[in-house]
Amino acid sequence: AQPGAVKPVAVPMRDLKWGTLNFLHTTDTHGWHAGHLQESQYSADWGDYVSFAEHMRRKADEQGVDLLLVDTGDRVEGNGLYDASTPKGKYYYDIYRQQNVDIICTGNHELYQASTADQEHLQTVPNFRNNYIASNLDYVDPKTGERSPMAQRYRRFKTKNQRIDIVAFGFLFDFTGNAKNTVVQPVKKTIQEDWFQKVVRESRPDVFVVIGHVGVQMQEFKDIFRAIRLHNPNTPIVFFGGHVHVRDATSYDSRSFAIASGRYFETIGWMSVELGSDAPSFHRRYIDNNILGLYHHTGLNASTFPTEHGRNVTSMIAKARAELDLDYIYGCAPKDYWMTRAPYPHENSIYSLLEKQILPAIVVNPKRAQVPRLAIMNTGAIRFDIFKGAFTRDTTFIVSPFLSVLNYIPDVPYRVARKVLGLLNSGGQIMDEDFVPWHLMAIPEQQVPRKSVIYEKKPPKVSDSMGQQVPLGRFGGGDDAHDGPVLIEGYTTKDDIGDDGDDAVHANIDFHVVPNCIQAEIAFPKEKEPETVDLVFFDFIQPWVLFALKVSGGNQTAADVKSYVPDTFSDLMSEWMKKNWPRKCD
Ligand SMILES: Nc1ccn([C@@H]2O[C@H](COP(=O)(O)O)[C@@H](O)[C@H]2O)c(=O)n1
Repeated sequence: AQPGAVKPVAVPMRDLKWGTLNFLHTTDTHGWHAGHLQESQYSADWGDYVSFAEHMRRKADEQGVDLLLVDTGDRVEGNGLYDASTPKGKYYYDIYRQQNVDIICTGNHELYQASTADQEHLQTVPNFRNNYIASNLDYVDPKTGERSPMAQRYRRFKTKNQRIDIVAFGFLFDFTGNAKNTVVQPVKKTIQEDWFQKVVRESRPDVFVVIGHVGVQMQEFKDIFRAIRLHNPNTPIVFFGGHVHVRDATSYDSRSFAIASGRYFETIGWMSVELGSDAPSFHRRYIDNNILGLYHHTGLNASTFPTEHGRNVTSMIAKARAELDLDYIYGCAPKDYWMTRAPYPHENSIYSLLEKQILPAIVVNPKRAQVPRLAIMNTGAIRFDIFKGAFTRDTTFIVSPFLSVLNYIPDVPYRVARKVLGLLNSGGQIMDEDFVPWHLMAIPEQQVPRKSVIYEKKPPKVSDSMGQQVPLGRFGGGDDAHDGPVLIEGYTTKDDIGDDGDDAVHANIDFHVVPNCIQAEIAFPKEKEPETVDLVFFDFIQPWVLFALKVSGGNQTAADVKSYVPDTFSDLMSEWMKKNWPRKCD
């Protein structure tokens, strides 16, 4: 763990079950390779994961079984370690490559900005030359304009100890928001291509491994499954997914299994497959990225766990964090502000903080300061909670990593503009079928349909006695199924396989569904409704806003859209913290 990270807390554990073929899986790490410095149960860092993997590979060798490491993309954007440097990722690429990842693919975040896609092509692909797979992704050379596969389309190899013959694919969901220097081919089209058909019809491996930046409940994985199964009725097929930022597992039939391993390096996924008998059996665990859990699973302790390589990686990260000055404090948050742990609207909701305080203060164009305006922001623009205490340079990127800017359309009739928010939040009923899905404005956790889950509240058995800030590591009120030790709050995953997937037994956390967008009314006259308003919105949601205006009877087009203020939202937000929150934390 990093210097300054909160102390880990031991919790009741469920063990890992080893099979003949075993996997460790990371996804959607979004630059959190320093771990969660403020959260006790996720505070291990990439160096600890390097040590963990070394020990687990040794254990596999001792048992004569095999272990493979998988990463399914979105490694960038979302944490100061990646975002705070110029250029972005100055330290990240060398830190990430220290892990020996056997099968790796691309996420959508590697592709939003052309410069990020360039770096993926120039750094991560060569760093993992034999292991990187791009089944449906091409790169366009900036000099020649030539389009070629980002990496090999599939990988065939034999495992180290048992020589298990594996064919692996690496997919990205049907993403359309990529920069112009990449081409994402829809999955349905890719699986019709000759190369894919030849592999699934002729290769006859022992196991197919499909990794993808795709939610395990998404259609893309189901289509790939069907295409492989059609010609391989008995071959085990395992899937490693991501993108939706949730812990999830399912099986598409009795010989297949799929796991998604959460987000932000909170989770290291574990899947084991027992191949020996007629029908394969599968097991999954969601390992909290808690150093005490990593000790538990390896049977080691603080002095025997860190390997030399792991220690060096931890030092590399600490050095990078110090050089980037990530602990520089902008202000001190007076309390926790939650994305989904509080309802919206609510005094503890981060979205209410934005609507009531931050947006009215930052959505100001000096030339139009007197003009009434509606400011619309998509909830997906916010990526993480704000915890009571220091709001740092790092926190800025954690909460808002995007380079989002505010655009506007001047003087929109209020009778038209007032309808826009309702339409954006209408659940898609008014959108025509070809339109970019409405739910893409919301947080990734809601990108497959989700309901609020609110647990019965019980008084906590003990208070937080650690004397420091441990937002998700607080002691919770207990768990109905568990009368043993006091539990702390964390993941209590229910997936298609059951409710025993998490390696750590935790107390529940509420999940409140949030709308696609929120809106602040700014500089409205007190006496009566305005005739016209400036309609200000995040550039990311422009296509939806224009569509909603059209449906509301407006005639505005992209030609009417102008820049409202030059700064990014992230800069405006951290300036607000500087001005409005005390510099010193108690
Ligand atoms: N400029 C951007 C880019 C993305 N978003 C939000 O993030 C979602 C995608 O997140 P993943 O980590 O799952 O890839 C996207 O659907 C938007 O909600 C944004 O707000 N602004």
